[in-house]
Amino acid sequence: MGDMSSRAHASSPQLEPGTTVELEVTGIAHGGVSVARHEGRVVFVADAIPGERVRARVTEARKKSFARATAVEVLDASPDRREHVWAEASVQRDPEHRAGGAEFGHIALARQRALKGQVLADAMQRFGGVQLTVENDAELEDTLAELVEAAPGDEEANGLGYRTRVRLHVDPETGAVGPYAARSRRVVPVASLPLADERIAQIAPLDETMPGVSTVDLVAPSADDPRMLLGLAGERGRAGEHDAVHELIEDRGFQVRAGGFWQVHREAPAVLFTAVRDAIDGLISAGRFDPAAGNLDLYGGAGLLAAAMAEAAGPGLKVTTVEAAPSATDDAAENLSELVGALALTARVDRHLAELLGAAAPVRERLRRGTVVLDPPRSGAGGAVTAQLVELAPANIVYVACDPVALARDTRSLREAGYELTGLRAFDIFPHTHHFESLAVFERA
Ligand SMILES: C[S@@+](CC[C@H](N)C(=O)[O-])C[C@H]1O[C@@H](n2cnc3c(N)ncnc32)[C@H](O)[C@@H]1O
Repeated sequence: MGDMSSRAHASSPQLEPGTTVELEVTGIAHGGVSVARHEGRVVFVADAIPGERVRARVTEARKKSFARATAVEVLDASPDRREHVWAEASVQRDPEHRAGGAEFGHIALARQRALKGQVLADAMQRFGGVQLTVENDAELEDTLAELVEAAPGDEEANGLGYRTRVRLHVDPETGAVGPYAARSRRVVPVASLPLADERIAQIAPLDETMPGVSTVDLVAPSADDPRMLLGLAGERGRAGEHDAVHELIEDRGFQVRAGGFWQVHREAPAVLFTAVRDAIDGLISAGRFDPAAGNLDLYGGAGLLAAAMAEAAGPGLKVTTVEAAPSATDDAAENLSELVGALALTARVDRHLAELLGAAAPVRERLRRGTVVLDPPRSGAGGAVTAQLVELAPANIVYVACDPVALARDTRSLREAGYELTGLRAFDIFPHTHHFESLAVFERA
């Protein structure tokens, strides 16, 4: 027995952190890593592309069911492999010193979108119980490649220069400024920020040392001067984070806090505004939208999506935005001030829904006729809020999601409660990363 295992060991090294193994990469997983197998065990491989053969360094092997590794050499390259858009994140570098935040930067843009489509379809099938149906496998590939829509201008710019918000970190020992390395908190000095808007690139203190500072947030609002918000070590706030800055979507102005939530891609606010407006337009055409009902914009931030609802439904729309951050609610109130029927509330969504569930029958009836738009943070609405939504039973739910697995889990709950998924779109508003945004429309049966 001992003999056999030592022979097995000699022909195929065990997966120990630090060892290097050759892997056939076959699929894509949620989280920006590819999937390979090593002696039956799943290995999640960073910086590879499905279809490639790579040599990879094992980084984690504690669990029996899976291990993690990072590509260090590409043995058979995919036709979609490109020179990394960020030299400091290249596969040629030692994995520990590769800059994080551009984990798809070595993949052709169209293939990035196809991989994201695959992740969404897999998540919807495994966790949502929804099968994307097409006639045959060849068509499925085309469908997935088209499922995730590019943002305007990204094809021309190769997906670069889009970020209007960037967070850098400061090395507490040396004061050096840079992004974290992938999967660690090591600060990696970089010469450039290729994903950032050029106004951010101009003010980024990449050559400076900043002792005593812990985070450097760079913000380039579309209708205001770019700025830098410094987070001091050991302190929570950042000077200037509550300053109002101005954003423009075509000719419509929005006020947001410099340190508050606003979509990161220059085109993302317009893309999501238009997508939600179109979804509401669809519900109006189907006779399913009641502008006078109890309509809600949950996790509403500065009111972007309530404004999109109003663009479709008209100025008579009744809508309440619910947002936990008081300063964002102030902005929402300002941004929706021309809508007489708009109300901006500061509240946690679960608490506010609990209150609504206890409301009098006529209020509940208005909510039942209403449409809920929700745009939760990465963790999704989650089981508790989804259960509250089901109990509230609005006519329609328009769910904007930045995590496909969280969306898929909530999709299962909604479908089990009698909602039909009638629309699904996805948007590549984070090129060169594994992130993307989805929009799902649910209608109560
Ligand atoms: C993804 S952002 C969406 C904002 C807005 N819809 C937009 O597109 O600009 C999520 C927002 O939810 C807020 N938030 C997070 N957890 C919350 C909760 N439990 N209740 C209410 N708001 C929450 C955050 O402050 C943030 O503004």
